[in-house]
Amino acid sequence: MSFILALDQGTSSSRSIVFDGAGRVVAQAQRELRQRFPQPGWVEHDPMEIWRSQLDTARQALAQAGIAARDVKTLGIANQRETTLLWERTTGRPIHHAIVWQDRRGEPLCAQLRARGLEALVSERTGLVVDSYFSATKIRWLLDNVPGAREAAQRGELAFGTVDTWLLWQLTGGRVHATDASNASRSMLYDIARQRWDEDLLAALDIPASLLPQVHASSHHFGDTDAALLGVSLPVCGMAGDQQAALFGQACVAPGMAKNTYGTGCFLLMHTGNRLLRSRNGLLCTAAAQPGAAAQYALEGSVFVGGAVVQWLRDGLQSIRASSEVQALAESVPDSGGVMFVPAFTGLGAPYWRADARGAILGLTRGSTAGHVARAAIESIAFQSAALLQAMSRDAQEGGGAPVSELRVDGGACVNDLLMQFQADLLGIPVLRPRVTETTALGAAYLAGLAAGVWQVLDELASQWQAERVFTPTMDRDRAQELMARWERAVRQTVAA
Ligand SMILES: Nc1ncnc2c1ncn2[C@@H]1O[C@H](COP(=O)(O)OP(=O)(O)O)[C@@H](O)[C@H]1O
Ligand SMILES: O=P(O)(O)OC[C@H](O)CO
Repeated sequence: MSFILALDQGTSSSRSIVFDGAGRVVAQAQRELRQRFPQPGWVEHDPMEIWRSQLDTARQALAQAGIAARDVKTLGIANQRETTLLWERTTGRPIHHAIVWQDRRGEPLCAQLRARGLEALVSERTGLVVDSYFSATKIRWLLDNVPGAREAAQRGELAFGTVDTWLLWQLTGGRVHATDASNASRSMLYDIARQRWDEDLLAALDIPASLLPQVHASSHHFGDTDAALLGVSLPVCGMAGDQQAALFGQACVAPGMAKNTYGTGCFLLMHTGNRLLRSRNGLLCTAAAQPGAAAQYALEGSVFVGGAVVQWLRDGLQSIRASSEVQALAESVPDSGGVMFVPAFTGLGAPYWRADARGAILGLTRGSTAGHVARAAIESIAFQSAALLQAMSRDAQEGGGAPVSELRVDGGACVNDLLMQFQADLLGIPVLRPRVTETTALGAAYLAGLAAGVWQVLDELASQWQAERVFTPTMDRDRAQELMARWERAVRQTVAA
């Protein structure tokens, strides 16, 4: 029997899952990760805590699986993307905490880049918008603010990595400094068409190329783990950013196939095959996980506050005690009673890109209850995702393709049936929830297993995908359009506020 160990290093936790050759979960372990907020708008992680928590969960998962170490064929990594680390090549010592993707400290530098007219170049080369979300301005901040960092970088003594690269470095005992195309594409320094680091952008940001890892396909023999760590040396044969890994784990590997992950935020990705389809509707163009030599692409839209609105109901408003209670509260009323909730707590992401927007609850009356607010909060997750999917379908159609015809879902909030049904109703297409919702880790396992020979072809993986439940739209299309129009009006009011 062949097993695969997948590491899923996420923003809020490190997880490790052992899968069998049929893509079933055999064992899993999880450890929370401490979030550090040293200043408003800043978010950091301790690099050693990332590594140790990940290693601990890997050991636990292997122990729980109760399988012989030699039966584990390979290891795959999926990771929170963009989060930026710099470390000393000789000692492996990080020179600073990791700067997390949510961290906004690069914004003044982004404003300078925009003022210098670099937006078109960034968009053309990287498929991204100029934003501090991506790694480039985080690297630059470290070089400018950590004493001695720029000089050390110029001497070639420092290494840059996103979390995949950092874990690979640690797993291989400091022998391998590499990343994959899907992670590189989130740096704002990578030319996604030519598939190489971009010299013009490196020069524009004054970042030395000596910092950068080698870029490979996502399914590739990156190196072998130090045998002392897991009791056996495992070949690391898969790495991808978590959202691209989830797209792969959902078997969305053909143009037009899309998935939405409902976690803290929501990440909607549509595969565009080997075609670099540039968005004209406010989405990002990014490298999809790359199983072979050919580049693969996806359109992506991110919602900053998805399931986090439920956390706010719990912690901010204290109207529920646990996230799992939200569905019952929302179902205590037949509809939102005209209440519209725009959870723009940290601005609005795609397709609006309004960093200045702030949250609002609109349409309150004397009859409004906590149930109406909870229902509006749940609906806001679906409204934001629907706006992304509509933009995506427009991009697909303008590019000569078909609109998205079904949506695969995953993430912590996809357990909410009310949310999933409302999503299907708004979109007018089926929403498919898979049996294995650990799609991020599964994607990493698939990528590793393909390179290690556990599976031979993509079709084998696609046939493993099974729906646990299909949510079919039941809402009248006129009603759905009317609701979307009300949502867009609410967004406009939020932006103006
Ligand atoms: N029953 C539920 N209904 C709606 N949202 C939920 C429910 N259960 C959990 N969530 C939300 O799901 C999110 C956690 O999902 P997860 O995929 O673990 O997130 P992440 O990977 O971003 O840490 C939280 O924001 C939580 O509020
Ligand atoms: O760690 P997650 O699952 O919240 O994902 C974070 C994304 O990769 C950020 O781009």
